[in-house]
Amino acid sequence: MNHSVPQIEASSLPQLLRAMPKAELHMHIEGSLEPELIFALAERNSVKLPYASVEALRAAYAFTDLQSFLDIYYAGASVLLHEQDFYDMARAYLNRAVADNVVHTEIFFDPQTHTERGVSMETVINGLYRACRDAQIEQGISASLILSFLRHLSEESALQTLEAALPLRDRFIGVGLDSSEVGNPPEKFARVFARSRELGLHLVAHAGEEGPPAYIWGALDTLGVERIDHGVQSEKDEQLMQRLVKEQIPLTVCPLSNLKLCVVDDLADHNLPRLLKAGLKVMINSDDPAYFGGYVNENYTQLFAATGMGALEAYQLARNSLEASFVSDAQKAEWIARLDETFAQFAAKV
Ligand SMILES: Nc1ncnc2[nH]cnc12
Ligand SMILES: [Zn+2]
Repeated sequence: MNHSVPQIEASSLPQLLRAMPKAELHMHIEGSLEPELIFALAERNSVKLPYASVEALRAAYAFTDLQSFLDIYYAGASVLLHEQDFYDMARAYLNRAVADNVVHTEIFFDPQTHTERGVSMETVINGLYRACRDAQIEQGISASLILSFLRHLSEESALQTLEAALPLRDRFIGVGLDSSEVGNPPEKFARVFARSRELGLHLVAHAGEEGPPAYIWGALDTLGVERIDHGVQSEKDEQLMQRLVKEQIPLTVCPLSNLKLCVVDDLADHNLPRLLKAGLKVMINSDDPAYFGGYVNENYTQLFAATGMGALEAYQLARNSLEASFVSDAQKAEWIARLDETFAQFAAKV
C-alpha cells in the first residue's frame, strides 16, 4: 500500500494533479448537464423551463442539503427526450473527462427519471452507450455505464426497471443506488440487488453521504456491494473503519459535492485526508459536476489546495481510482504503468 513515489516540487503539484491518468468512478450523467445545454435542449425539444435564463438557473444552485439539490437536478433532466439528447449530454461530459486525463469512467444513469416521463429505456441506454463507444473510438477514453435505482421509489419499481433493461444487458456493467438517502435504507432494495447479482452485474450503492454508518453496513452485508459511493460518514464508526481498511473496500468520495450539499462546512475540514491516512481505499470524483462547481480535476485541485496534501497522496488517490475500477487486471496494470511514468517525468523536472 505504501508506494515509493519520487520527489516532486510542490510548485508542480497543480500541474501533476491535472496530468496524472485517473479513473472517475462516481459521476451521474444527468449531473453533467450544464445550464447552457439544459437551455439548448429545452429549445430543441420545446420544453418550457421555470427559469428565464441560464444565469437565473445557475443562481438557483444554492443548496442546503441533498434533497434541495435533487429537486433541481430532476427538473433539469426533464429536457432529455430523444436518443440524441442522451448522446449529446454524454459526449459533452466525455470531452471534459478527456481534458482532465480521465482514462476510464464508470457513469451512473438514472433510468427511472426518464421512463417515468414516458422516455423509453432503449432511448436512454442507446444514446448513452453510443456516446461511450464513439468517445472510445475517437478519443481513446474507456467508458462504461452503471444503471442506478432511485431509492425514494419502491423496490417494485426498481425490479421493473431492471427487467426493462435486460434486453440491453450487454450495454451496462452494473447497478447502483442513489437519490434521497435518509429514510431509504439499503435493506429496502435487498431483492433487486440479489437479482442483479444473479445476472452477473457489478454492485455499488450510495451510503453514508448524509445517512448513518448503519447504511454502509447494510450496503455491504445486505446488498453485497463491491464499492461504497461517498461513505464519508464511516468515520463515526471505528469498527466499520477497521472493516473498510481490512477488506480494502473502495469509497468513491466527492469533495465538492460534500461542500455544496453542506455535508462539510469547509473543504479544509474534509475527512478524505484522514480516511486515506487510516488506510481506506478512497479516491476523488465529481458526482454532479455541472451543479457542484467542477469536474474531477477541479475536485483534486481544490481539495489539495485546502488540505495541503502532496504528491504522495496524489499518487495514492489516482492509483486507488484505477485499482477500484471494474476493468481487467491487465488493463489496470497498463494504466498504473502510465501513472508511474507521469510521476517519473515530473520528478525528472526537479
Ligand atoms: N450526490 C448524490 N447523492 C444521491 N443521489 C444522487 N443523484 C445524483 N447525485 C446524487
Ligand atoms: Zn452520487
